Amino acid sequence: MKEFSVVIAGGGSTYTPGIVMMLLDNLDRFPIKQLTLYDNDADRQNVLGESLDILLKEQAPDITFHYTTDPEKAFTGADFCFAHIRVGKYDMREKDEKIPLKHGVVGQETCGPGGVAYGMRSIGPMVELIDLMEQYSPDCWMLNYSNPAAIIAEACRILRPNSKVLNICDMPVGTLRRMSQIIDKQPNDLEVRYFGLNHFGWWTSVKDKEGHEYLPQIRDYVAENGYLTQIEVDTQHMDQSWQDTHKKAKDLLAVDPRFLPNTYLKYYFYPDYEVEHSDADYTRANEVIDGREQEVFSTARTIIENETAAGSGFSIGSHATFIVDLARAIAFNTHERMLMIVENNGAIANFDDDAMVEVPCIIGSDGPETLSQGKIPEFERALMYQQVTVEKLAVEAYIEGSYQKFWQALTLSKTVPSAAVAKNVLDDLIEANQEYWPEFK
Ligand SMILES: NC(=O)c1ccc[n+]([C@@H]2O[C@H](COP(=O)([O-])OP(=O)(O)OC[C@H]3O[C@@H](n4cnc5c(N)ncnc54)[C@H](O)[C@@H]3O)[C@@H](O)[C@H]2O)c1
Ligand SMILES: O=P(O)(O)OC[C@H]1O[C@H](O[C@H]2[C@H](O)[C@@H](O)[C@@H](O)O[C@@H]2CO)[C@H](O)[C@@H](O)[C@@H]1O
Ligand SMILES: [Mn+2]
Repeated sequence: MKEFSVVIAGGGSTYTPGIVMMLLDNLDRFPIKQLTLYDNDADRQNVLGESLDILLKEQAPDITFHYTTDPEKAFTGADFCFAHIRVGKYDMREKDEKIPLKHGVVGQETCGPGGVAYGMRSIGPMVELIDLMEQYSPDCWMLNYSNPAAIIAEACRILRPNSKVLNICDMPVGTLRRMSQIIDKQPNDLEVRYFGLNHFGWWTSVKDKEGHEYLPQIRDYVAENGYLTQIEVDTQHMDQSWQDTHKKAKDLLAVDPRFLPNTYLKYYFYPDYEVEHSDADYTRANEVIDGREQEVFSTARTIIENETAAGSGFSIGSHATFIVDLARAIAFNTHERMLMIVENNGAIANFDDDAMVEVPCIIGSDGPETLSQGKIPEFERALMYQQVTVEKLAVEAYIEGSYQKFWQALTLSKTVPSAAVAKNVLDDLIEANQEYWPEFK
C-alpha cells in the first residue's frame, strides 16, 4: 500500500497528540512514512513535538518525524495537510466568549459575534496556509477542521476557489455516535440524510444498511433526554457544559419534532437561556484551559521528563477517525459517505447555489460529490438563509474592510437583539482584535 507524508498544521493544538495516536492506530488503513508538525508558535509546539518524538521512536520507529515552524520544511513533499489552527489561541477565544456576554449576548467560539470575530482573525492566516501548501506541494490536499469552519469555507470559496481544501466538522460524527448508542448500533451501521450549514443543521433520516428508519426511535429518546447517553463518549465532552449542551437538544427538538437537531442550534433558538446560564467570568475557554490544555501539556512534560512515553502516554482521539476516513477516501478513492461543508449547487433544491452548506457527500480521489437532499421546509430555510447571510457578510466585510457590512453581519445574527447592541459588541471586539484584524472603515 502507498505510504503518505502528512503535515499537521497547528502542531501545538491540544488535539495533536490524540490525532497522532489515532493515526498510529490506523496505520494498516492509512500508512504513513513521514509526519510533520507545523505551527507558528515554536514554544507551544516544541512541548508536544519533543514528547511525540519520544513516543514515536518507541511506538513507530519507521515513521520519519519532524516538528518545525519553517513552512518549506513542513510542506515540501506533503500529500495531506490536516489543519487545526486556532488563530489567537485560547486568550482570544476567551475574549470572543466574554465580550458578547458582557453585552448580554451569547458568548461562543463559533456562533454569534464570537464566531464572526474568530472568523475575522482566521481568514488571512488560513489563506496564507493554503498558499504555503500549494507553493511547496502543489498536489497536497488540505483537510481543514480549523474553526470557524463555516466562515473559513465561505472565504475559501471566494478567495481560493480552485484549491484542494476540504472543510469538515466532527460534530455530526460525534452526535451520530451518540445516536448509535441510543439504538444499540455502531455508527458504521448507519447512513444519514442531513441538511444545514456548519454548526446549524438537522438530520432527516438515520437508517441502517437494510433501510430500516431509526429516526422515530431516536426522536423519542431525544425528546426525553436530549443526546445525553449513559456511556462515556469521550473525556472532554463529559465536562458539565457539554453535558448541558447534549441535554438541551431536547428543547431544540421540541421546536420542530420532524428532524433531529444539531446541538449548536441552541445558541439561535434559546439565546436568552444561554446568556442566563453562562458565567461571564468563566466560559468554555476557561474550562478548556483548566481541563484539556492542562492535561495534554502536563502529559507531554511528563514524557519529556521521563524520556519515555511508557506508562504516561496520550490517549487516542477516537472522534478523529473521520480524518483518516476522509484522507483514505481521497487517497484510495473509497467513495466514503460523509457530511462535508461544500458549495450547495442544488444539493438542497430550494436553497442558494452559492451557499456553503453541510450535506452528505460521496468522497473519492477528485473530492466530494454532493448527495441531493431535496427541498427543505420554510422554517429551516429561513433560519439558514439568515445565518448564511451573516457568514457571507462577514467574509465580504473582511475583503472590503467594511465596518458597515461587519455591523450588518452582527445585526443580522439571530443571537443579537438589536443594531445598537451589535454596534457596542463590534466596537469592543475591534478594540480587542487590533493585533489580528484589518482596519474596518
Ligand atoms: N471542525 C471541528 O469539528 C473541530 C473539532 C475540534 C477542534 N476544531 C478546531 O481545531 C482548532 C484547534 O483547537 P485547539 O482547541 O486544540 O486549539 P489550540 O490553541 O490548542 O491549538 C491551535 C494551534 O494553532 C496554532 N496556530 C495559530 N495560528 C497559526 C498559523 N497561522 N499557522 C500555524 N499554526 C497556527 C497555535 O499556535 C496553536 O498551537 C480550533 O480551530 C478548533 O476550533 C475543530
Ligand atoms: O469546547 P471544545 O474546545 O472542547 O470543543 C469545541 C469543538 O466542539 C465540537 O467538536 C466536538 C464534538 O462535538 C464531540 O462530539 C467530540 O467528538 O469532540 C469534538 C471536539 O472537541 C465542534 O464540532 C468543533 O467545531 C468545536 O471546535
Ligand atoms: Mn465543528
